[in-house]
This record gives sequence, structure tokens and C-alpha cells, in this order.
Amino acid sequence: MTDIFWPDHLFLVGCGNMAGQMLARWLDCGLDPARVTVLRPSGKPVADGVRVVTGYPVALPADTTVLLGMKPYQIADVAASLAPLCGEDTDIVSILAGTPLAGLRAYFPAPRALIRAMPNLPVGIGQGVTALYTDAAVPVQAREAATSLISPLGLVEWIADEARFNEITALSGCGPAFLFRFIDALARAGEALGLPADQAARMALATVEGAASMAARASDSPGALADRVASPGGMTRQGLNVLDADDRLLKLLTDTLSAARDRGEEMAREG
Ligand SMILES: NC(=O)c1ccc[n+]([C@@H]2O[C@H](COP(=O)([O-])OP(=O)(O)OC[C@H]3O[C@@H](n4cnc5c(N)ncnc54)[C@H](O)[C@@H]3O)[C@@H](O)[C@H]2O)c1
Ligand code: PRO
Repeated sequence: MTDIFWPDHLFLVGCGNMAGQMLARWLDCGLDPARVTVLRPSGKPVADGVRVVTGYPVALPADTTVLLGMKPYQIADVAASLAPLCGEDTDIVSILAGTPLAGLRAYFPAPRALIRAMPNLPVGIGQGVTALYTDAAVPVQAREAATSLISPLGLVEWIADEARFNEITALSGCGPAFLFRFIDALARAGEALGLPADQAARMALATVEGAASMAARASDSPGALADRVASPGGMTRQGLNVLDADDRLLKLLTDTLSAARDRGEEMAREG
């Protein structure tokens, strides 16, 4: 891994499922916990050496990077307290779903950099996917700093067009949930056919893990790999025929992503 450009100070607003995974990975990768402050209403400890506060400080240290990690609907309340603390030397990274950059800029006019990030849960083990977006007003150094900070979390993809952000969120941000469902359904289908539940669960998980790792390393596409499993006239082809009939699986996933994307657009309209 190339050298990571750690922020002088990192201020996390909210540290639940998602921001907690990001922080855990950063600490694993060498971020000094003394550089981190977490604001969380519960005041519960986060990790050794990380300062946890339940209210806003009177000022932020110079060159602070703020990670907005609370729920999207809390933005107005958070901004009322946080915006007065943010100066030109503050960078803000927002992981709030369905919250466009223009809306963030209206809440936070001063910071030199405002960046939207859409991570997913496997960032905690360095195997996540994070989409990043910002606009031309943000200096290139701030983009590079964001790329460096996000790199230890897994794949980083800059998005050229913010209009795609909800679609990206549906695919990779929400994606782990759809795959967890798939693993569960594969196991339950095995159980429905008569396998012991615990054995079906273990085998479904290991099959998905092995297949995903193989697909990640293979030069063949996942489509071609599926054909390599299906012996002519054999069992797999009969199973694939069920998934492929009238593009059943493709349609199901298109509907799934569309519903998630539409909710992001609704959230943006609700502000
Ligand atoms: N969960 C995911 O997979 C995922 C993926 C990408 C983006 N996100 C985004 O991450 C954000 C958090 O989602 P989550 O799933 O981690 O939710 P969560 O409920 O687990 O975490 C929210 C955190 O915000 C804190 N909080 C509540 N009120 C607050 C306040 N007034 N000020 C500061 N902090 C406050 C809570 O204590 C909690 O730690 C959301 O904006 C969501 O869109 C989540
Ligand atoms: N979790 C967030 C949500 O469900 C965004 C992506 C994953 O809204």
C-alpha cells in the first residue's frame, strides 16, 4: 500500500455502522488515534486513544477533516452547530446518502473542500467500495487527499457526474445488503431441499466467498465463469435456465437497484 496522507485532525460526526467501519480500518492502517475526535450522542467509547465527545467543541483544530457520518435527515441540526466551526482550512467528507453537494454547500459555505463519499460496509476489512464525487470548485490537492484517505478502505471510484450518485449508491453502497440476502436465500433454498440448516448456511457462505474471490482474480468475465461451471447437459445448466428465463434474475436486480435509487432521489427532494 502506498503512503497514506492522514489528515492533521479527523472529526467524526456520528460513528455508527458505517463511519465506525471506516474508522476501524483507518486505525488498523496506522492512523494515530490521538488525531481523532468522535462526536456521538451516546458518548460510548470507540477505540483506545480516540477522544469521544457528546457536544461540539468551541473550535476545530486547524486543517481538520470532518466526516459527516450521522443520518441524512440530521443534516440541518448538525450544520446549525458545526458550520460556524468550519473555516476555509476545513475539509468535509459526507457519507450521507441522497444528500447532494449543492445542499451540503448551502449548509457549509466556508470549507475549501466538500466531498461526497459513498462507502460500503466491507471497508472495515479493506475490501469495500467507495465512490467519491466533488465539483470543479474543489482544489486538486483536496481530491488527492481524499483519494489517499479512502484508499486503505478498498476500491476507490471517482464519479464524473453527480446525477449517477444514487445509482452508484444502489449498486455498491446498498449492494452488500443484497448479497447478504442472497447468501441467506441460497442457504434457505438448500434447507428447503432437505439439507441440515447449519450445514447449508456454512456451505452457502463458503460457496459465495470462493466464487467472489475467484471472479475477482479471473481474467474471464463472471458470465464466462458461469458457463465453465455448467457442464453441457448437466445439472448447473438446468439451474441457470431458471435464473435466466425471461431475464428473471437480471430483472429482479434491476428492480432492486431502481427502488433503492428512487429512494435516494426522494431523500434528495425531501432535503
Ligand atoms: N450503513 C451503510 O451500509 C451505509 C453505507 C453508506 C453510507 N451510509 C450513510 O452513513 C450514515 C450513517 O448510517 P449508519 O448505517 O452508520 O447509521 P447508524 O445509525 O449506525 O449511525 C448513525 C450515527 O449517528 C449518531 N448520531 C445520532 N444523532 C446524531 C447527532 N445529532 N449528531 C451526531 N451524530 C449523531 C448515532 O449515535 C450513530 O452513531 C448515513 O448517512 C447513511 O446514508 C451508510
Ligand atoms: N445504507 C444507506 C441507506 O440505506 C446508503 C447505502 C447503504 O440509505
